[in-house]
Amino acid sequence: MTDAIIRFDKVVKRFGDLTVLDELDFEVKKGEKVSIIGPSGSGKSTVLRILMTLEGIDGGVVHVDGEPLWHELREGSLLPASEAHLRRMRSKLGMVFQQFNLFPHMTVMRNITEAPVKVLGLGKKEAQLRAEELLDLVGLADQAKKFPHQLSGGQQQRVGIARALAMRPSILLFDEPTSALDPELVGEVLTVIGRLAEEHDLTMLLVTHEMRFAREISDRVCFFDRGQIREEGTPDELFTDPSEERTREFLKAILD
Ligand SMILES: Nc1ncnc2c1ncn2[C@@H]1O[C@H](COP(=O)(O)OP(=O)(O)OP(=O)(O)O)[C@@H](O)[C@H]1O
Repeated sequence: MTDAIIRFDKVVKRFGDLTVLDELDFEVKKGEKVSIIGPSGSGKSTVLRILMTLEGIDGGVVHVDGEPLWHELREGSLLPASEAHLRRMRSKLGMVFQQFNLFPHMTVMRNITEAPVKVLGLGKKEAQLRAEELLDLVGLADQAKKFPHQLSGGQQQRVGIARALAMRPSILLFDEPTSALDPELVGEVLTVIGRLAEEHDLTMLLVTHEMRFAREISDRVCFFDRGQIREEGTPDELFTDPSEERTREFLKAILD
């Protein structure tokens, strides 16, 4: 695949004696919407955290947008990346977290404008205009002055999505974005993510337990198990006619 915007090349990740990613090969094309499903502890979130530069790697190379993420090419050698390289690469990605991770002492507006002003050097007015557009996009145009604790979980997560988008990333990562929500609030968040998937050419990588949603929005679904992709395919292939016994067992357990 030549137009991969994300490429894991034999990536190894260990926590002590535990090998979480075991020479993982994985690619996502520009504009593709990919869901990662799989049992708890299989390394799904670790893939996102490595991309966000929140976790380092122990082997292999991760490429983002044609450049190594955790390495720098200097004088023909692949050397560990400098902080400046990591910062530049990180700006290509945004992440929506399970627990929203909003700044509790800042208003919704400030939560969204903080990074564009501080990191991108955007003027305050411009950052606010951008935030207003994004709040409109996630259906929260009238909530800009509230603090996170004054919002429902679903609203907070929609602010989380607006905040990630405010940095204009080309890749958006979602780490189980609805798993901390009460069931009645899941729909409003999935609707926003679904709309983004439909209307934007963003590359989206989503870790989720919401199988129906993964089926609806994904171009491709990857089944992770023990640090490897055991099976991948279109949603129809994977959900209707999985070829691996392990995938069938997982889907049966989660869908029953
Ligand atoms: N910082 C850490 N230190 C030690 N072990 C960790 C750390 N982060 C993750 N792990 C372990 O690595 C394994 C993979 O974790 P990861 O969060 O990627 O799994 P997951 O597939 O996303 O699981 P879940 O669906 O439960 O979120 C787990 O066994 C986890 O306990």
